[in-house]
Amino acid sequence: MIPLYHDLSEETVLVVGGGAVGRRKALNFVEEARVVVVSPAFDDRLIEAATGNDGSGGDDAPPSIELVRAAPDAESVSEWIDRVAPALVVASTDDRAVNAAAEATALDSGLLVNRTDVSGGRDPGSVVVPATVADDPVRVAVSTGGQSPALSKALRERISAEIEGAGAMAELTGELREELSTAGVAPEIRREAIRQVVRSEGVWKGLQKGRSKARTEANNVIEEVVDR
Ligand SMILES: C[C@@]1(CC(=O)O)c2cc3[nH]c(cc4nc(cc5[nH]c(cc(n2)[C@H]1CCC(=O)O)[C@@](C)(CC(=O)O)[C@@H]5CCC(=O)O)C(CC(=O)O)=C4CCC(=O)O)c(CCC(=O)O)c3CC(=O)O
Ligand SMILES: NC(=O)C1=CN([C@@H]2O[C@H](COP(=O)(O)OP(=O)(O)OC[C@H]3O[C@@H](n4cnc5c(N)ncnc54)[C@H](O)[C@@H]3O)[C@@H](O)[C@H]2O)C=CC1
Repeated sequence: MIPLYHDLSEETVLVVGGGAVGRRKALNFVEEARVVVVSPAFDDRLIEAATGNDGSGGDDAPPSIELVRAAPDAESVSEWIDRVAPALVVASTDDRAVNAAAEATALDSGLLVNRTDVSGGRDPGSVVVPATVADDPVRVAVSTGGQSPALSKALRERISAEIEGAGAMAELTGELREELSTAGVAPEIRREAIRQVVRSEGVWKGLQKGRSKARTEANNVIEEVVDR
């Protein structure tokens, strides 16, 4: 399996099954997408997350979770997919037949599907959700190819400390590469300078002390490369 990052802003994710797993997926996807959960019963924390967030806040409203109380069977789950028009369907009921029908309909309609009750052996379009750790805009995703989700979670917890400050480093070097480009620095020198900045202990330490300290450190690194 090859990891790809998918922009789901402005999209809808349909979660079929609102138990503990459906709740985890809904809370993950609502960071970016509108989420609709269809289920006869809902996890308490899912109800909490959806409360006061009815999705009717107009175009500028942040993404929301909408709960719809219904128990579609394997035949009628396709009606929900048609009605909600999602980009991704999460099949997270404890009923294998309903999950299988949701998967088949999604794939027939050219939609992405996340089947939560199976691992391995996937058709194109059937995606797994990795464990994710973020220091925005940096995001690290871990998958074990479905073999050991608990290991994905444990590794995610370890990596969390490892990427501290990476978001600020991404922003700083994003600016620097634009500046070097605008200043007309030759591409190979520019690339070398940026490669050195992201590996510089001084810049990483500088970021902990504040933006201007990091900038000074980065400028020193860049000058050395440019003057070489
Ligand atoms: C294939 C996949 C499909 C998908 O859901 O996308 C899948 C499938 C299954 N998970 C199962 C069990 C558990 N899943 C977790 C946790 C997570 N599961 C996630 C992803 C994935 N799970 C995909 C593969 C990812 C990969 O490649 O590694 C994470 C990473 C992301 C997320 O879901 O948000 C999230 C951690 C989030 C975080 O904290 O970072 C825990 C741990 C816990 O709950 O503490 C357990 C119990 C321990 C165990 O069993 O390992 C079962 C058996 C169910 C049963 O026994 O009935 C199946 C079905 C099967 O294996 O057949
Ligand atoms: N992918 C993952 O990370 C994990 C997957 N699982 C699997 O995911 C599935 C769900 O697990 P849990 O959330 O722990 O179970 P759960 O029993 O807490 O939740 C199942 C939910 O599905 C709802 N439901 C039942 N029939 C439905 C229907 N016809 N239409 C819509 N909703 C329906 C129930 O009301 C309940 O809210 C299980 O099959 C389990 O094997 C379990 C743990 C982790």
